[in-house]
Amino acid sequence: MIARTLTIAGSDSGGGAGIQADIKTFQELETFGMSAITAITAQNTLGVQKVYPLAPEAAAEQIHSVATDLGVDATKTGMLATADIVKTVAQKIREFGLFPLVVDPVMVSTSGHVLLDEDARIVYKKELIPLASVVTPNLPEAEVLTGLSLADPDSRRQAARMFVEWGAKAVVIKGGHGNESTADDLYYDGEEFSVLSAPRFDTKQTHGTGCTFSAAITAFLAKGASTYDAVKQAKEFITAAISHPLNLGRGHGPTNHFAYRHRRENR
Ligand SMILES: Nc1ncnc2c1ncn2[C@@H]1O[C@H](COP(=O)(O)OP(=O)(O)OP(=O)(O)O)[C@@H](O)[C@H]1O
Ligand SMILES: Cc1ncc(COP(=O)(O)O)c(N)n1
Repeated sequence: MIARTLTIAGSDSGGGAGIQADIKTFQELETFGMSAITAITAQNTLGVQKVYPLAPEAAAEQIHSVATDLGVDATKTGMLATADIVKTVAQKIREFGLFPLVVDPVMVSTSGHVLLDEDARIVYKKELIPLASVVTPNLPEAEVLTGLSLADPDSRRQAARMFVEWGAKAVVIKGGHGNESTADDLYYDGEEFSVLSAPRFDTKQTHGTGCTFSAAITAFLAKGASTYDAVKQAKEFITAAISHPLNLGRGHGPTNHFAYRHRRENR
C-alpha cells in the first residue's frame, strides 16, 4: 500500500510554504498526502498580508476524518497559530496515535510576520515537543524555545540536549539562518550528534525551506526510513530544491519541489 502522510499546518496562498509546500513534497516523494488546515494566510513572496486562524475544532474535525478512515503512516505539524490549536492538535495526535511525528515549530515567516501567538510557546514545550519523533527548529526558534544564544557549536549542542530532555526523541537544529559558509544542520537523538552539511547558496529563494524539509522527513519516515536516514535524505531534497530556483515573484521566492526527482531521473 502507498505510504500515507498527513500535514497539520497553515495554508499559504502563494504555494511556497505551509500546506501547499507539504503536499507538493509528499507527492514528489511518492506518498499519499493529506491535510488538516489550522489557519489560512493571504501570502505571497513579498510577505504575509493577512492571517485567519481557524477554530481549534476545525483542525480537530479534519484530523478525525482522516485518521478514522484513510489512516496515517507519518504526520507533521507546521504553523499552528494559537495556543488553543496547539493544545487541540496535541490531544488529537495522542488520541489517534499519529506517529511518527515531525514537529516543525513555525513561529515567524521569512518575511518577519508572527505565525504563532506568544502564549502558545509554553504549551508547545509542554504538549507537543514531548510527542515528537523529531523536532526541527531553525536557529531563531531554537533560541526562543531554549532561551539560549546559539552563536557557536557548543551552545547549539546544549540546546539540542534540552529538546531531548523535554521529551523529543530527536532534534534537528537547522542552520539556514546561520552565517557560516555552509548550511549545517545539527542532529541529535539523545546519544549521538551529527552535522548534516550542504553548500550555502547565495539566494533569496528560500520561502518554505523549513516546511519543505520537515515534509520530506515525514515522507521518508512514512516509507519506513529510520529517523536519521529520513533527515539525511530530506537534506538532499531541500538542497536540490534550493539550488534550482524557479524565480517566481518579486520577493523571497519558493523553492523548487521538482528538483530532487528531476535530478534522480537524469542520473
Ligand atoms: N541558502 C541556503 N543554502 C543551502 N541550504 C539552506 C539555505 N537556507 C536554508 N537552507 C537549508 O534549508 C533547510 C531549512 O532551514 P531553515 O533554517 O531555512 O529553516 P526555516 O527557517 O524553518 O525555513 P523557513 O524559511 O521555511 O522558515 C535546512 O536544511 C537549511 O540548512
Ligand atoms: C502557512 C505558512 N506556514 C509556514 C510558513 C513559514 O515559512 P517561511 O518562513 O519560509 O515564510 C509560512 N510563511 N506560511
